[in-house]
Amino acid sequence: MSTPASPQPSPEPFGARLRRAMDIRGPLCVGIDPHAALLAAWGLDDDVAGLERFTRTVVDALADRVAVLKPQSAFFERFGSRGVAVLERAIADARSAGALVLADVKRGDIGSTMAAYAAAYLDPGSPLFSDAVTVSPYLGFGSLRPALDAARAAGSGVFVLALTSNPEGAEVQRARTAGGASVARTVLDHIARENAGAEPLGSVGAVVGATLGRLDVDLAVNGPLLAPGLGAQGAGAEDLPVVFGDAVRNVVPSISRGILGRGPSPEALRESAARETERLVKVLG
Ligand SMILES: O=C(O)c1cc(=O)[nH]c(=O)n1[C@@H]1O[C@H](COP(=O)(O)O)[C@@H](O)[C@H]1O
Repeated sequence: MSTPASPQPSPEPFGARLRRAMDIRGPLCVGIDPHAALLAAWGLDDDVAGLERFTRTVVDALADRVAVLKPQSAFFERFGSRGVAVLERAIADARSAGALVLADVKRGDIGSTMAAYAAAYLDPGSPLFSDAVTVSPYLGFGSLRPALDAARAAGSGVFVLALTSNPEGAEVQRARTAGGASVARTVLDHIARENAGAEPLGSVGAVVGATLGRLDVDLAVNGPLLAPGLGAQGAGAEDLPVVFGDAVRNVVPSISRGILGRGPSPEALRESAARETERLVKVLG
């Protein structure tokens, strides 16, 4: 006779874990983007050994102090399976040092394929399992359902592109749908519905560039707002209240090259992250 399995406790939702991490460590997300130019600037070869040394240095220097680390998958994929192995290791090491890992993979496909992406990044049994992923909604928000469901089950998060930091994004994101709302507004409304009633913060985030200046868009989606574009793309902490208005408390400001360029010294990486955090806390409150 088999004994009934005891119900698994539900994992703590990503939004709650993120809010706590931001309260304790500050809101900064540091992107791990091992550009060839950065490897060269660090005196490393543009090969898997260089990638590994670069990534390990960033994780060792910062994973015990910043709220979020965001490895950009393309920089690992360009080395094939050995690069992906470096990414796997970085995700695991960063998570065990206490950082939340946002895998920047920007996936988006028909629902049945989205389910496979969800199995890769949002199934706790996967070697690439992450606290959150970035996804692209341009096959229709509903196509993201398998990722949204998998994330909820795992206590992970999903960040959906809404208003990206690059100037080319506007032609799609500010276009009007048949109902008259912009594409970005439609995406933001979907995100708000996913997060309805969540406390202290929903687990479905929006990506909104810090570079965009004043927006005539309500960003109250009850979820985190990933704000890339600080540093190398020209935005600064002082731009955040302008772009995000009342939603600024939910902003997760993200910097890659602006901090990575300070390496390879771990102390210099830590100092740079600490300085940015101080600046951001002053502005974001
Ligand atoms: O999803 C992202 O992270 C993202 C969205 C966006 O709108 N703009 C944007 O720059 N990003 C990513 O954020 C990082 C920005 O890097 P830096 O410009 O070096 O700080 C890159 O990994 C981009 O792929």
